[in-house]
Amino acid sequence: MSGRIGYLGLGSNVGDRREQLQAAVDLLAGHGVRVLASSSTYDTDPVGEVLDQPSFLNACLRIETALDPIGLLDACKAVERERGRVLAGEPGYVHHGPRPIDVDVLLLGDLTFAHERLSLPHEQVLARRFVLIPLLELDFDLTVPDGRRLADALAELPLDEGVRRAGPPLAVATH
Ligand SMILES: Nc1ncnc2c1ncn2[C@@H]1O[C@H](COP(=O)(O)OP(=O)(O)OP(=O)(O)O)[C@@H](O)[C@H]1O
Ligand SMILES: Nc1nc2c(c(=O)[nH]1)N=C(CO)CN2
Repeated sequence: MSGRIGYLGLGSNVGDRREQLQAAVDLLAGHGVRVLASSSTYDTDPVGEVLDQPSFLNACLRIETALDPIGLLDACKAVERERGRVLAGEPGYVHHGPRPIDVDVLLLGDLTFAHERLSLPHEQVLARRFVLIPLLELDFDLTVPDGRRLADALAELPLDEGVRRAGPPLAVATH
Protein backbone atom coordinates (compact mmCIF):
# COMPACT_ATOMS: atom_id res chain seq x y z
CA MET A 1 0.00 0.00 0.00
CA SER A 2 1.36 3.43 -0.80
CA GLY A 3 -0.15 6.45 0.82
CA ARG A 4 0.35 8.99 3.54
CA ILE A 5 2.03 8.40 6.86
CA GLY A 6 -0.22 9.28 9.78
CA TYR A 7 -0.53 8.88 13.54
CA LEU A 8 -3.48 7.52 15.53
CA GLY A 9 -4.15 7.78 19.25
CA LEU A 10 -5.67 4.82 21.10
CA GLY A 11 -7.30 4.95 24.54
CA SER A 12 -9.29 2.60 26.77
CA ASN A 13 -10.50 2.69 30.36
CA VAL A 14 -13.12 -0.10 30.43
CA GLY A 15 -12.44 -3.84 30.60
CA ASP A 16 -9.07 -5.40 29.71
CA ARG A 17 -7.52 -2.17 28.45
CA ARG A 18 -4.47 -3.66 26.72
CA GLU A 19 -6.61 -6.27 25.01
CA GLN A 20 -8.87 -3.46 23.73
CA LEU A 21 -5.94 -1.53 22.28
CA GLN A 22 -4.48 -4.68 20.67
CA ALA A 23 -7.85 -5.56 19.14
CA ALA A 24 -8.02 -2.11 17.55
CA VAL A 25 -4.55 -2.57 16.02
CA ASP A 26 -5.58 -5.95 14.64
CA LEU A 27 -8.84 -4.61 13.14
CA LEU A 28 -7.35 -1.57 11.38
CA ALA A 29 -5.75 -3.64 8.59
CA GLY A 30 -9.22 -4.75 7.48
CA HIS A 31 -10.17 -1.09 6.97
CA GLY A 32 -7.36 0.06 4.70
CA VAL A 33 -4.97 1.14 7.45
CA ARG A 34 -1.50 -0.44 7.66
CA VAL A 35 -0.01 -0.19 11.14
CA LEU A 36 3.74 0.40 10.90
CA ALA A 37 4.67 0.83 14.56
CA SER A 38 3.22 1.11 18.06
CA SER A 39 4.45 3.10 21.02
CA SER A 40 4.66 1.58 24.47
CA THR A 41 1.43 1.65 26.44
CA TYR A 42 0.95 4.28 29.15
CA ASP A 43 -1.33 4.37 32.19
CA THR A 44 -2.69 7.92 32.32
CA ASP A 45 -4.78 10.11 34.60
CA PRO A 46 -8.15 11.07 33.06
CA VAL A 47 -8.21 14.58 31.61
CA GLY A 48 -11.08 16.62 30.22
CA GLU A 49 -14.65 17.08 31.35
CA VAL A 50 -15.00 13.84 33.37
CA LEU A 51 -12.18 13.39 35.91
CA ASP A 52 -13.93 10.88 38.21
CA GLN A 53 -13.40 7.77 36.06
CA PRO A 54 -10.81 4.97 35.89
CA SER A 55 -7.36 5.75 34.51
CA PHE A 56 -6.80 5.18 30.78
CA LEU A 57 -4.35 3.02 28.90
CA ASN A 58 -3.08 5.05 25.95
CA ALA A 59 -0.78 4.34 23.01
CA CYS A 60 -0.06 5.87 19.61
CA LEU A 61 0.42 4.19 16.24
CA ARG A 62 2.32 5.18 13.11
CA ILE A 63 0.21 4.17 10.11
CA GLU A 64 0.27 4.25 6.34
CA THR A 65 -2.96 4.64 4.40
CA ALA A 66 -4.24 5.56 0.96
CA LEU A 67 -7.54 6.70 2.53
CA ASP A 68 -8.51 10.35 2.41
CA PRO A 69 -9.05 12.09 5.79
CA ILE A 70 -12.77 11.32 6.12
CA GLY A 71 -12.14 7.76 4.92
CA LEU A 72 -9.57 7.36 7.70
CA LEU A 73 -11.99 8.78 10.30
CA ASP A 74 -14.65 6.34 9.08
CA ALA A 75 -12.16 3.47 9.43
CA CYS A 76 -11.44 4.51 13.04
CA LYS A 77 -15.15 4.77 13.83
CA ALA A 78 -15.78 1.35 12.27
CA VAL A 79 -13.13 -0.18 14.54
CA GLU A 80 -14.67 1.53 17.60
CA ARG A 81 -18.08 0.20 16.64
CA GLU A 82 -16.76 -3.36 16.07
CA ARG A 83 -15.41 -3.24 19.63
CA GLY A 84 -18.81 -2.28 21.03
CA ARG A 85 -18.21 1.41 21.58
CA VAL A 86 -21.22 3.74 21.91
CA LEU A 87 -20.48 6.55 19.43
CA ALA A 88 -21.22 10.28 19.64
CA GLY A 89 -24.90 10.96 18.92
CA GLU A 90 -26.04 7.52 20.12
CA PRO A 91 -28.04 6.84 23.34
CA GLY A 92 -25.74 6.45 26.34
CA TYR A 93 -22.84 8.45 24.87
CA VAL A 94 -20.92 10.57 27.42
CA HIS A 95 -18.54 13.19 26.01
CA HIS A 96 -15.08 12.48 27.48
CA GLY A 97 -16.63 9.62 29.49
CA PRO A 98 -15.49 6.00 30.04
CA ARG A 99 -15.02 3.95 26.86
CA PRO A 100 -13.71 0.51 25.89
CA ILE A 101 -11.86 1.98 22.92
CA ASP A 102 -11.19 5.39 21.44
CA VAL A 103 -9.36 5.73 18.11
CA ASP A 104 -8.46 9.33 17.22
CA VAL A 105 -6.80 10.63 14.06
CA LEU A 106 -3.92 12.79 15.35
CA LEU A 107 -1.92 13.63 12.21
CA LEU A 108 -2.15 12.65 8.54
CA GLY A 109 0.92 13.64 6.55
CA ASP A 110 1.18 17.42 6.49
CA LEU A 111 -2.56 17.88 5.95
CA THR A 112 -4.61 20.51 7.71
CA PHE A 113 -8.32 19.83 7.52
CA ALA A 114 -11.36 21.55 9.03
CA HIS A 115 -14.65 19.70 8.63
CA GLU A 116 -17.59 19.37 11.00
CA ARG A 117 -16.61 15.71 11.56
CA LEU A 118 -12.82 15.99 11.50
CA SER A 119 -10.10 18.44 12.50
CA LEU A 120 -6.53 17.80 11.41
CA PRO A 121 -4.26 17.93 13.25
CA HIS A 122 -6.47 16.73 16.14
CA GLU A 123 -7.40 19.85 18.14
CA GLN A 124 -5.81 18.52 21.33
CA VAL A 125 -2.64 17.00 19.89
CA LEU A 126 -0.32 19.65 21.37
CA ALA A 127 -2.22 19.91 24.66
CA ARG A 128 -2.33 16.34 26.00
CA ARG A 129 0.64 14.66 27.63
CA PHE A 130 -0.96 11.25 27.08
CA VAL A 131 -0.74 11.90 23.33
CA LEU A 132 2.57 13.77 23.10
CA ILE A 133 4.63 11.29 25.11
CA PRO A 134 3.77 8.21 22.99
CA LEU A 135 4.05 10.24 19.76
CA LEU A 136 7.53 11.43 20.70
CA GLU A 137 8.51 7.86 21.52
CA LEU A 138 7.64 7.00 17.88
CA ASP A 139 9.45 10.05 16.41
CA PHE A 140 11.14 12.67 18.56
CA ASP A 141 11.34 15.10 15.61
CA LEU A 142 7.61 15.17 14.84
CA THR A 143 6.06 18.53 13.96
CA VAL A 144 2.53 19.70 13.19
CA PRO A 145 1.95 21.07 9.65
CA ASP A 146 2.70 24.66 10.70
CA GLY A 147 6.16 23.56 11.84
CA ARG A 148 5.72 23.59 15.62
CA ARG A 149 7.66 20.78 17.30
CA LEU A 150 5.79 18.32 19.50
CA ALA A 151 8.81 18.13 21.81
CA ASP A 152 8.58 21.89 22.44
CA ALA A 153 4.83 21.63 23.13
CA LEU A 154 5.44 18.89 25.71
CA ALA A 155 8.14 20.93 27.45
CA GLU A 156 5.69 23.80 27.92
CA LEU A 157 2.89 21.73 29.50
CA PRO A 158 2.43 21.49 33.27
CA LEU A 159 3.39 18.16 34.82
CA ASP A 160 0.09 17.59 36.65
CA GLU A 161 -1.32 15.11 34.08
CA GLY A 162 0.16 11.75 35.14
CA VAL A 163 1.54 9.53 32.35
CA ARG A 164 3.28 6.31 33.48
CA ARG A 165 4.83 3.73 31.14
CA ALA A 166 2.72 0.58 31.58
CA GLY A 167 3.93 -2.00 29.08
CA PRO A 168 5.69 -2.80 25.82
CA PRO A 169 4.46 -1.70 22.40
CA LEU A 170 1.37 -3.42 20.98
CA ALA A 171 2.07 -6.23 18.50
CA VAL A 172 2.20 -5.08 14.90
CA ALA A 173 2.03 -7.46 11.93
CA THR A 174 5.25 -7.58 9.89
CA HIS A 175 4.96 -8.04 6.13
N1 LIG B 1 -8.98 14.29 14.52
C1 LIG B 1 -10.12 13.67 14.93
N2 LIG B 1 -10.08 12.36 15.27
C2 LIG B 1 -11.20 11.72 15.68
N3 LIG B 1 -12.42 12.32 15.80
C3 LIG B 1 -12.51 13.62 15.48
C4 LIG B 1 -11.36 14.36 15.03
N4 LIG B 1 -11.76 15.64 14.76
C5 LIG B 1 -13.06 15.70 15.03
N5 LIG B 1 -13.54 14.51 15.46
C6 LIG B 1 -14.95 14.24 15.79
O1 LIG B 1 -15.10 14.11 17.19
C7 LIG B 1 -16.26 13.31 17.40
C8 LIG B 1 -16.31 12.81 18.83
O2 LIG B 1 -15.22 11.97 19.04
P1 LIG B 1 -15.14 11.12 20.35
O3 LIG B 1 -16.44 10.44 20.60
O4 LIG B 1 -13.91 10.27 20.27
O5 LIG B 1 -14.99 12.32 21.40
P2 LIG B 1 -14.31 12.29 22.76
O6 LIG B 1 -13.35 11.14 22.71
O7 LIG B 1 -15.33 12.28 23.85
O8 LIG B 1 -13.50 13.64 22.81
P3 LIG B 1 -12.16 13.99 22.04
O9 LIG B 1 -12.52 14.21 20.60
O10 LIG B 1 -11.69 15.24 22.72
O11 LIG B 1 -11.18 12.84 22.19
C9 LIG B 1 -16.12 12.22 16.35
O12 LIG B 1 -17.34 11.61 16.04
C10 LIG B 1 -15.50 12.96 15.19
O13 LIG B 1 -16.48 13.29 14.22
N1 LIG C 1 -5.83 10.19 30.14
C1 LIG C 1 -6.81 10.23 29.23
N2 LIG C 1 -7.87 11.02 29.43
C2 LIG C 1 -8.87 11.07 28.52
C3 LIG C 1 -8.81 10.26 27.36
C4 LIG C 1 -7.69 9.43 27.18
O1 LIG C 1 -7.59 8.69 26.16
N3 LIG C 1 -6.71 9.44 28.12
N4 LIG C 1 -9.82 10.32 26.46
C5 LIG C 1 -10.85 11.12 26.64
C6 LIG C 1 -11.91 11.16 25.64
O2 LIG C 1 -11.43 11.64 24.46
C7 LIG C 1 -11.00 11.96 27.82
N5 LIG C 1 -9.92 11.88 28.73
